Amino acid sequence: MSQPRKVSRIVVVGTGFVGSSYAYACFIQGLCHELVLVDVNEEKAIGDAMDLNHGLPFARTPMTIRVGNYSDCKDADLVVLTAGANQGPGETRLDLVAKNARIFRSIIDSVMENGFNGIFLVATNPVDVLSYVTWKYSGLPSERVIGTGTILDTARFRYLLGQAYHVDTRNVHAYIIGEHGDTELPVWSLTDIGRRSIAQYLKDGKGPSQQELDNLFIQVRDAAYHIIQAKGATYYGIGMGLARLTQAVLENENSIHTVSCLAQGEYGLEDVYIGLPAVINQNGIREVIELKLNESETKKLQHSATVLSEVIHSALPSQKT
Ligand SMILES: NC(=O)C1=CN([C@@H]2O[C@H](COP(=O)(O)OP(=O)(O)OC[C@H]3O[C@@H](n4cnc5c(N)ncnc54)[C@H](O)[C@@H]3O)[C@@H](O)[C@H]2O)C=CC1
Ligand SMILES: CC(=O)C(=O)O
Repeated sequence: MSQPRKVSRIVVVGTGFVGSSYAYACFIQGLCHELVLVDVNEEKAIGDAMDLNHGLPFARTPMTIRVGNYSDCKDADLVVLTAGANQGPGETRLDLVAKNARIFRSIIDSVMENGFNGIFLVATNPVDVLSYVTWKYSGLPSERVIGTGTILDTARFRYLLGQAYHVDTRNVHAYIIGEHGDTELPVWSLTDIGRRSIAQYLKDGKGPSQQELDNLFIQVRDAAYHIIQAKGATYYGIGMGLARLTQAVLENENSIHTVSCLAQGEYGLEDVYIGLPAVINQNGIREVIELKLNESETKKLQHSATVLSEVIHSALPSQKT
Protein backbone atom coordinates (compact mmCIF):
# COMPACT_ATOMS: atom_id res chain seq x y z
CA MET A 1 0.00 0.00 0.00
CA SER A 2 1.44 3.40 -0.91
CA GLN A 3 2.18 5.84 1.91
CA PRO A 4 0.08 9.02 2.05
CA ARG A 5 2.25 11.93 0.83
CA LYS A 6 3.22 14.34 3.56
CA VAL A 7 2.31 17.99 3.06
CA SER A 8 5.11 19.46 0.98
CA ARG A 9 6.08 23.13 1.02
CA ILE A 10 8.30 24.99 -1.41
CA VAL A 11 9.49 28.54 -0.80
CA VAL A 12 10.53 30.42 -3.95
CA VAL A 13 12.78 33.41 -3.28
CA GLY A 14 12.68 35.79 -6.25
CA THR A 15 9.49 35.78 -8.28
CA GLY A 16 10.87 37.41 -11.41
CA PHE A 17 10.82 35.76 -14.83
CA VAL A 18 12.49 32.56 -13.62
CA GLY A 19 10.78 32.28 -10.21
CA SER A 20 7.29 32.85 -11.60
CA SER A 21 7.86 30.45 -14.55
CA TYR A 22 9.01 27.83 -12.04
CA ALA A 23 5.97 28.47 -9.82
CA TYR A 24 3.71 28.05 -12.85
CA ALA A 25 5.46 24.79 -13.86
CA CYS A 26 5.03 23.41 -10.30
CA PHE A 27 1.41 24.49 -10.28
CA ILE A 28 0.39 22.89 -13.56
CA GLN A 29 2.29 19.70 -12.70
CA GLY A 30 0.80 19.58 -9.17
CA LEU A 31 4.24 19.03 -7.64
CA CYS A 32 3.62 20.19 -4.06
CA HIS A 33 0.88 21.13 -1.61
CA GLU A 34 2.03 24.61 -0.72
CA LEU A 35 3.95 27.15 -2.76
CA VAL A 36 5.16 30.25 -0.91
CA LEU A 37 6.40 33.26 -2.88
CA VAL A 38 8.97 35.66 -1.40
CA ASP A 39 10.40 38.69 -3.17
CA VAL A 40 11.95 41.97 -2.07
CA ASN A 41 9.39 43.49 -4.43
CA GLU A 42 6.38 42.23 -2.45
CA GLU A 43 3.89 43.75 -4.85
CA LYS A 44 5.26 41.55 -7.65
CA ALA A 45 4.89 38.46 -5.44
CA ILE A 46 1.32 39.47 -4.50
CA GLY A 47 0.45 39.89 -8.18
CA ASP A 48 1.92 36.48 -9.04
CA ALA A 49 0.05 34.75 -6.20
CA MET A 50 -3.24 36.31 -7.32
CA ASP A 51 -2.65 35.44 -10.97
CA LEU A 52 -1.66 31.82 -10.20
CA ASN A 53 -4.60 31.31 -7.83
CA HIS A 54 -6.99 32.32 -10.59
CA GLY A 55 -5.87 29.15 -12.40
CA LEU A 56 -6.91 26.93 -9.47
CA PRO A 57 -10.32 25.94 -10.89
CA PHE A 58 -8.48 24.49 -13.91
CA ALA A 59 -5.67 22.77 -11.97
CA ARG A 60 -5.15 19.00 -11.77
CA THR A 61 -4.57 19.10 -8.01
CA PRO A 62 -5.45 21.67 -5.35
CA MET A 63 -2.54 23.74 -4.11
CA THR A 64 -2.07 26.60 -1.66
CA ILE A 65 -0.21 29.46 -3.31
CA ARG A 66 0.52 32.51 -1.20
CA VAL A 67 2.93 35.32 -0.51
CA GLY A 68 5.12 34.68 2.51
CA ASN A 69 8.34 35.60 4.23
CA TYR A 70 11.46 33.89 5.52
CA SER A 71 9.68 32.41 8.56
CA ASP A 72 7.97 30.07 6.05
CA CYS A 73 11.35 28.44 5.40
CA LYS A 74 11.29 26.68 8.77
CA ASP A 75 9.12 23.79 7.60
CA ALA A 76 9.92 23.99 3.90
CA ASP A 77 11.14 20.92 2.00
CA LEU A 78 12.76 23.08 -0.63
CA VAL A 79 13.91 26.68 -0.82
CA VAL A 80 14.38 27.63 -4.45
CA LEU A 81 16.66 30.59 -5.11
CA THR A 82 15.85 32.54 -8.25
CA ALA A 83 16.46 36.05 -6.87
CA GLY A 84 18.99 38.48 -8.22
CA ALA A 85 20.12 40.24 -11.35
CA ASN A 86 19.91 38.62 -14.78
CA GLN A 87 22.20 39.20 -17.78
CA GLY A 88 21.78 42.14 -20.09
CA PRO A 89 22.52 41.64 -23.82
CA GLY A 90 26.21 40.75 -24.27
CA GLU A 91 26.82 40.27 -20.53
CA THR A 92 28.22 36.88 -19.38
CA ARG A 93 26.84 34.96 -16.42
CA LEU A 94 30.12 35.43 -14.57
CA ASP A 95 29.71 39.23 -14.86
CA LEU A 96 26.82 38.95 -12.36
CA VAL A 97 28.90 37.48 -9.56
CA ALA A 98 29.58 40.46 -7.27
CA LYS A 99 26.01 41.75 -7.33
CA ASN A 100 24.35 38.37 -6.82
CA ALA A 101 26.79 37.07 -4.19
CA ARG A 102 25.94 40.16 -2.11
CA ILE A 103 22.20 39.53 -2.48
CA PHE A 104 22.74 35.88 -1.52
CA ARG A 105 24.51 36.78 1.74
CA SER A 106 21.35 38.41 3.10
CA ILE A 107 18.96 35.83 1.62
CA ILE A 108 20.81 32.76 2.94
CA ASP A 109 21.22 34.36 6.38
CA SER A 110 17.48 35.07 6.53
CA VAL A 111 16.58 31.53 5.43
CA MET A 112 18.94 29.86 7.92
CA GLU A 113 18.03 32.16 10.84
CA ASN A 114 14.50 30.78 10.51
CA GLY A 115 15.62 27.20 11.10
CA PHE A 116 15.55 25.87 7.51
CA ASN A 117 16.62 22.25 7.37
CA GLY A 118 15.65 21.16 3.87
CA ILE A 119 17.21 21.32 0.43
CA PHE A 120 18.27 24.41 -1.52
CA LEU A 121 17.78 24.51 -5.27
CA VAL A 122 19.77 27.35 -6.81
CA ALA A 123 19.19 28.84 -10.28
CA THR A 124 20.54 32.40 -9.97
CA ASN A 125 23.62 33.07 -12.10
CA PRO A 126 26.46 32.44 -12.12
CA VAL A 127 24.79 29.31 -10.82
CA ASP A 128 27.90 27.23 -10.05
CA VAL A 129 29.45 30.06 -8.04
CA LEU A 130 26.21 30.88 -6.22
CA SER A 131 25.61 27.23 -5.38
CA TYR A 132 29.04 27.15 -3.75
CA VAL A 133 28.24 30.43 -1.96
CA THR A 134 24.92 28.94 -0.74
CA TRP A 135 26.70 25.84 0.55
CA LYS A 136 29.29 27.93 2.43
CA TYR A 137 26.86 30.54 3.82
CA SER A 138 24.22 28.00 4.86
CA GLY A 139 26.55 25.51 6.55
CA LEU A 140 24.34 22.68 5.21
CA PRO A 141 25.95 19.48 3.93
CA SER A 142 26.82 19.81 0.23
CA GLU A 143 24.32 17.12 -0.76
CA ARG A 144 21.54 19.49 0.32
CA VAL A 145 22.62 22.36 -1.95
CA ILE A 146 21.84 21.62 -5.59
CA GLY A 147 22.49 24.06 -8.41
CA THR A 148 20.65 23.73 -11.70
CA GLY A 149 24.11 23.48 -13.29
CA THR A 150 23.93 22.27 -16.87
CA ILE A 151 20.43 20.76 -16.68
CA LEU A 152 19.19 23.39 -19.14
CA ASP A 153 22.21 23.06 -21.44
CA THR A 154 21.74 19.28 -21.48
CA ALA A 155 18.07 19.80 -22.36
CA ARG A 156 19.01 22.20 -25.18
CA PHE A 157 21.58 19.69 -26.43
CA ARG A 158 19.14 16.79 -26.40
CA TYR A 159 16.47 18.89 -28.09
CA LEU A 160 18.78 19.96 -30.93
CA LEU A 161 20.18 16.43 -31.37
CA GLY A 162 16.62 15.08 -31.53
CA GLN A 163 15.87 17.60 -34.29
CA ALA A 164 19.09 16.82 -36.17
CA TYR A 165 18.57 13.02 -36.12
CA HIS A 166 14.77 13.20 -36.42
CA VAL A 167 14.14 11.25 -33.23
CA ASP A 168 12.24 11.93 -30.03
CA THR A 169 14.52 13.95 -27.74
CA ARG A 170 13.78 11.44 -24.94
CA ASN A 171 15.70 8.82 -26.92
CA VAL A 172 18.79 11.03 -27.03
CA HIS A 173 21.29 10.26 -24.25
CA ALA A 174 23.69 13.13 -23.95
CA TYR A 175 25.25 15.41 -21.36
CA ILE A 176 26.63 18.90 -21.23
CA ILE A 177 28.92 19.21 -18.21
CA GLY A 178 31.16 21.85 -16.62
CA GLU A 179 30.29 25.49 -16.02
CA HIS A 180 26.77 26.63 -16.85
CA GLY A 181 28.37 29.17 -19.15
CA ASP A 182 31.03 29.78 -21.73
CA THR A 183 33.44 26.95 -20.74
CA GLU A 184 30.83 24.15 -20.69
CA LEU A 185 31.48 21.07 -22.84
CA PRO A 186 29.54 18.31 -24.60
CA VAL A 187 30.40 14.70 -23.75
CA TRP A 188 30.44 13.54 -27.36
CA SER A 189 32.30 10.31 -26.56
CA LEU A 190 29.31 9.01 -24.54
CA THR A 191 26.47 10.49 -26.57
CA ASP A 192 24.10 7.97 -28.13
CA ILE A 193 20.78 7.89 -29.88
CA GLY A 194 18.81 4.74 -29.12
CA ARG A 195 22.11 3.03 -28.05
CA ARG A 196 23.88 3.93 -31.34
CA SER A 197 26.89 6.16 -30.70
CA ILE A 198 27.50 9.44 -32.49
CA ALA A 199 30.86 8.04 -33.63
CA GLN A 200 28.99 5.16 -35.30
CA TYR A 201 26.59 7.54 -37.04
CA LEU A 202 29.56 9.56 -38.35
CA LYS A 203 31.37 6.39 -39.50
CA ASP A 204 28.27 5.22 -41.38
CA GLY A 205 27.86 8.66 -42.98
CA LYS A 206 24.39 8.95 -41.42
CA GLY A 207 23.03 12.08 -39.76
CA PRO A 208 24.86 15.41 -39.41
CA SER A 209 28.52 15.89 -40.35
CA GLN A 210 31.23 16.66 -37.78
CA GLN A 211 31.07 20.35 -38.77
CA GLU A 212 27.29 20.38 -38.24
CA LEU A 213 27.69 18.75 -34.83
CA ASP A 214 30.31 21.32 -33.83
CA ASN A 215 27.88 24.08 -34.84
CA LEU A 216 25.09 22.39 -32.92
CA PHE A 217 27.12 22.55 -29.71
CA ILE A 218 27.86 26.25 -30.31
CA GLN A 219 24.10 26.82 -30.59
CA VAL A 220 23.67 25.10 -27.20
CA ARG A 221 26.47 27.06 -25.52
CA ASP A 222 25.27 30.41 -26.90
CA ALA A 223 21.51 29.82 -26.66
CA ALA A 224 21.04 32.20 -23.70
CA TYR A 225 22.77 35.06 -25.56
CA HIS A 226 20.42 34.63 -28.53
CA ILE A 227 17.27 34.40 -26.39
CA ILE A 228 18.28 37.42 -24.28
CA GLN A 229 18.97 39.40 -27.46
CA ALA A 230 15.55 38.39 -28.79
CA LYS A 231 13.34 38.86 -25.70
CA GLY A 232 15.42 40.09 -22.77
CA ALA A 233 15.53 36.95 -20.59
CA THR A 234 15.22 33.15 -20.60
CA TYR A 235 12.80 31.49 -18.21
CA TYR A 236 10.51 28.73 -19.55
CA GLY A 237 13.29 26.17 -20.05
CA ILE A 238 14.84 26.73 -16.63
CA GLY A 239 11.39 26.86 -15.02
CA MET A 240 10.77 23.34 -16.36
CA GLY A 241 14.28 22.20 -15.34
CA LEU A 242 13.74 23.42 -11.77
CA ALA A 243 10.37 21.68 -11.67
CA ARG A 244 12.01 18.47 -12.87
CA LEU A 245 14.54 18.64 -10.01
CA THR A 246 11.73 19.41 -7.57
CA GLN A 247 9.94 16.26 -8.65
CA ALA A 248 13.16 14.22 -8.35
CA VAL A 249 13.51 15.37 -4.72
CA LEU A 250 9.88 15.28 -3.56
CA GLU A 251 9.17 11.91 -5.21
CA ASN A 252 12.50 10.42 -4.04
CA GLU A 253 13.23 9.41 -7.63
CA ASN A 254 16.95 8.59 -7.65
CA SER A 255 16.98 10.03 -11.15
CA ILE A 256 20.10 11.38 -12.85
CA HIS A 257 20.47 15.02 -13.89
CA THR A 258 23.40 17.27 -14.75
CA VAL A 259 23.35 19.54 -11.72
CA SER A 260 25.86 21.80 -10.07
CA CYS A 261 27.35 19.86 -7.19
CA LEU A 262 30.47 19.85 -5.07
CA ALA A 263 33.34 18.00 -6.76
CA GLN A 264 35.15 15.89 -4.19
CA GLY A 265 37.99 14.31 -6.12
CA GLU A 266 36.11 13.36 -9.31
CA TYR A 267 38.36 14.00 -12.36
CA GLY A 268 40.95 15.41 -9.92
CA LEU A 269 38.58 18.31 -9.06
CA GLU A 270 38.15 19.58 -5.51
CA ASP A 271 36.33 22.39 -3.75
CA VAL A 272 34.31 23.64 -6.70
CA TYR A 273 30.63 23.44 -7.61
CA ILE A 274 30.34 22.37 -11.25
CA GLY A 275 27.81 20.68 -13.57
CA LEU A 276 28.11 16.89 -13.44
CA PRO A 277 25.57 14.05 -13.68
CA ALA A 278 24.32 13.12 -10.22
CA VAL A 279 21.65 10.94 -8.66
CA ILE A 280 18.93 13.08 -7.04
CA ASN A 281 16.53 11.90 -4.36
CA GLN A 282 14.75 13.09 -1.20
CA ASN A 283 18.11 13.67 0.52
CA GLY A 284 19.41 15.82 -2.33
CA ILE A 285 22.51 14.65 -4.18
CA ARG A 286 22.94 10.93 -3.46
CA GLU A 287 26.10 10.59 -5.56
CA VAL A 288 27.98 12.11 -8.44
CA ILE A 289 28.33 9.80 -11.44
CA GLU A 290 31.95 9.80 -12.61
CA LEU A 291 31.97 9.27 -16.37
CA LYS A 292 34.75 7.69 -18.39
CA LEU A 293 35.65 10.85 -20.32
CA ASN A 294 38.29 10.90 -23.04
CA GLU A 295 41.48 12.94 -22.59
CA SER A 296 40.24 16.03 -24.42
CA GLU A 297 36.95 16.08 -22.46
CA THR A 298 38.80 15.67 -19.16
CA LYS A 299 41.08 18.61 -20.01
CA LYS A 300 38.13 20.82 -20.98
CA LEU A 301 36.31 19.93 -17.77
CA GLN A 302 39.39 20.72 -15.70
CA HIS A 303 39.76 24.06 -17.50
CA SER A 304 36.11 24.86 -16.78
CA ALA A 305 36.67 24.05 -13.10
CA THR A 306 39.75 26.30 -12.97
CA VAL A 307 37.75 29.22 -14.36
CA LEU A 308 34.97 28.62 -11.81
CA SER A 309 37.39 28.18 -8.96
CA GLU A 310 38.99 31.57 -9.66
CA VAL A 311 35.60 33.29 -9.66
CA ILE A 312 34.51 31.47 -6.49
CA HIS A 313 37.64 32.59 -4.69
CA SER A 314 37.22 36.16 -5.89
CA ALA A 315 33.61 36.11 -4.63
CA LEU A 316 34.63 34.50 -1.33
CA PRO A 317 38.27 35.56 -0.79
CA SER A 318 38.36 34.10 2.72
CA GLN A 319 37.75 30.61 1.28
CA LYS A 320 41.11 30.62 -0.55
CA THR A 321 43.14 27.51 0.27
N1 LIG B 1 20.51 28.59 -14.06
C1 LIG B 1 19.93 28.83 -15.21
O1 LIG B 1 19.94 27.96 -16.11
C2 LIG B 1 19.27 30.14 -15.44
C3 LIG B 1 19.46 31.13 -14.52
N2 LIG B 1 18.89 32.35 -14.70
C4 LIG B 1 19.20 33.35 -13.68
O2 LIG B 1 18.11 33.48 -12.78
C5 LIG B 1 18.21 34.75 -12.13
C6 LIG B 1 16.84 35.45 -12.14
O3 LIG B 1 16.54 35.81 -13.47
P1 LIG B 1 15.16 36.54 -13.84
O4 LIG B 1 14.05 35.88 -13.12
O5 LIG B 1 15.13 36.68 -15.29
O6 LIG B 1 15.39 37.98 -13.18
P2 LIG B 1 14.25 39.01 -12.71
O7 LIG B 1 14.94 40.32 -12.58
O8 LIG B 1 13.06 38.88 -13.56
O9 LIG B 1 13.87 38.46 -11.26
C7 LIG B 1 14.70 38.54 -10.16
C8 LIG B 1 13.82 38.76 -8.95
O10 LIG B 1 14.65 38.72 -7.80
C9 LIG B 1 14.10 39.66 -6.87
N3 LIG B 1 15.11 40.00 -5.88
C10 LIG B 1 16.22 40.75 -6.03
N4 LIG B 1 16.88 40.85 -4.85
C11 LIG B 1 16.16 40.13 -3.94
C12 LIG B 1 16.33 39.86 -2.56
N5 LIG B 1 17.35 40.34 -1.86
N6 LIG B 1 15.38 39.12 -1.96
C13 LIG B 1 14.33 38.63 -2.65
N7 LIG B 1 14.13 38.86 -3.95
C14 LIG B 1 15.03 39.60 -4.59
C15 LIG B 1 13.68 40.84 -7.76
O11 LIG B 1 12.78 41.69 -7.10
C16 LIG B 1 13.09 40.10 -8.95
O12 LIG B 1 11.69 39.90 -8.80
C17 LIG B 1 19.30 35.52 -12.89
O13 LIG B 1 20.51 35.47 -12.18
C18 LIG B 1 19.42 34.75 -14.19
O14 LIG B 1 20.67 34.91 -14.82
C19 LIG B 1 18.07 32.61 -15.75
C20 LIG B 1 17.81 31.64 -16.68
C21 LIG B 1 18.43 30.34 -16.63
C1 LIG C 1 20.27 32.77 -18.67
C2 LIG C 1 20.82 31.42 -18.64
O1 LIG C 1 21.63 31.08 -17.81
C3 LIG C 1 20.39 30.46 -19.63
O2 LIG C 1 19.33 30.63 -20.26
O3 LIG C 1 21.12 29.51 -19.88
